[in-house]
Amino acid sequence: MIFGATGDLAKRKLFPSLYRLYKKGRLSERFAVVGIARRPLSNEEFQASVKASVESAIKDNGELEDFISHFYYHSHDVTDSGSYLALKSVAEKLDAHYSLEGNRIFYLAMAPEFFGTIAEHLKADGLTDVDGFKRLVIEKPFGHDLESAKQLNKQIRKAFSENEIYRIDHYLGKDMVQNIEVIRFANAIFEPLWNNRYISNIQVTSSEVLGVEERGRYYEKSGALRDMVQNHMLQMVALLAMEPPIRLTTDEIRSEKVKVLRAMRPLEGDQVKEYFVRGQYGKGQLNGQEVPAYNEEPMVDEQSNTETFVAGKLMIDNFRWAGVPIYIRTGKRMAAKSTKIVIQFKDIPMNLYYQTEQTLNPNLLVIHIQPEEGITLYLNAQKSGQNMEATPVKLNFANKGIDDMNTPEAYERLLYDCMRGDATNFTHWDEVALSWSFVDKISDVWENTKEAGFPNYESGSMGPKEADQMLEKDGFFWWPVTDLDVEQC
Ligand SMILES: NC(=O)C1=CN([C@@H]2O[C@H](COP(=O)(O)OP(=O)(O)OC[C@H]3O[C@@H](n4cnc5c(N)ncnc54)[C@H](OP(=O)(O)O)[C@@H]3O)[C@@H](O)[C@H]2O)C=CC1
Ligand SMILES: O=C1O[C@H](COP(=O)(O)O)[C@@H](O)[C@H](O)[C@H]1O
Repeated sequence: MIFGATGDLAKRKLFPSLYRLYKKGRLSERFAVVGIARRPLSNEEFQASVKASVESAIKDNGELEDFISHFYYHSHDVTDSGSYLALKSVAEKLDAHYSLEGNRIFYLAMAPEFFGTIAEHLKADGLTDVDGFKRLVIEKPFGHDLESAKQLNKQIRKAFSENEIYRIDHYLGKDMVQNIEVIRFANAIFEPLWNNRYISNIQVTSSEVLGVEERGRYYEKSGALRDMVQNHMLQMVALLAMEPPIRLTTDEIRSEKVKVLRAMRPLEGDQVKEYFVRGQYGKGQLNGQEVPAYNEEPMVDEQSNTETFVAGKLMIDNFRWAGVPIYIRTGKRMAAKSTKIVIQFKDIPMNLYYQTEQTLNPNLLVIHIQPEEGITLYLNAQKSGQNMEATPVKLNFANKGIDDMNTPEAYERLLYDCMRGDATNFTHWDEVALSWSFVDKISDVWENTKEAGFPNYESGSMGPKEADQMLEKDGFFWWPVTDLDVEQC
């Protein structure tokens, strides 16, 4: 059951992803999708909209008629407690028709204020009384801060146990994010070096060219810290910094990620200014076009104090990472769409290949998450014909992405994992709670101090200069994300 089936997420991501699974034979014939939203639609109209959304996302789209015949529509206001029984009866009929053995997935693709109410009604009206499995897939944002997240969790836990809740973080469905674990734990050459003896710093960048688009109302309350850092950025950091799990099971991996989040140095008061930088985009040029400032966007306050850019320095206070800064940065209207992780290794103890005043390039391991997908290892080697001179060289693996960024691939994987009951790439409550408690300290300070300098970075740039200065103070600089493109090598 997809709650919010006429919405943007369902159309752009969920239907195309379900179709791909269907084409790959991963749905079999025994499935039904009930689309739920308020507007009145017939089954045929709903099926036509599913068809249109698949056609606009996927060129090669055979067997569509058969696929859409599994879709049913139920007009239902989720706040109307009287109408869940009708939904139950639809579900029971479809269960019998398709021999579903009582297996149900409830996907909440709706505004977060409805999550708790829906979960409570599903239980109260018996939709969760099934012989098979019942699972709740819940979209972000999971709460607005720790307190509201706790409230929400309490509500949904009345109807679903923790192992039945699948909290979506679509970055965890990205191929190269999942690859972090493999790169680390399947290669003898990296794991021994993956610590403060050999790594000088780590940089995680997720930059976007797009502005806030039509999401001003949501974004004004969220900002980049809640929208990207609390979830996607901290999840990538946890995967980079965790200890090897004893087994590749959901519980073992989650438990290692939780330890990283627990070891993150909490920030208090003035430390926020020292460790974090916020920015808001002004107008500027992007792809030859003049674009407006954030505070000129629809549904955004002219005097907005909301950040569209965050850069931060995280310290993980454990034996492995003591002293290694992990820098993160994310923002809208930046120069390039790029998600990259750069692991910078420490310099060698002595340089034999240049005069002493010159330094060799550090070794870098770059994990390209998107738009290109791959790994580059930057080494120094002697190029043929040169006399004992070290030159930077790159070893490249390009994992050609099939689709563009923010692809339904992530949703396809996550939907499939949920159907199989594999929650590894979903966030556990403990991770959500720890991430909020870290982020809340920062948002408390930011919300209570008006940033006088906003807007403080031009659209089309890589953020405010304070983000560069943060690294300069530590003797580092941000590796430019576009120069590191795997495609250029
Ligand atoms: N869009 C995206 O790319 C992303 C979205 N998300 C998250 O996914 C969720 C959905 O987002 P999105 O699809 O963009 O939202 P939309 O506003 O596009 O869709 C909302 C859906 O909810 C339905 N709806 C609203 N009120 C009710 C109600 N009272 N009863 C029943 N149905 C209702 C609407 O249909 P109707 O008006 O007919 O009732 C519509 O189908 C949000 O939590 C968002 O944060 C997360 C990541 C990316
Ligand atoms: O969750 C979100 O992610 C997108 C960025 O996703 P990506 O896969 O394109 O990197 C971001 O635009 C959006 O604001 C945020 O809610």
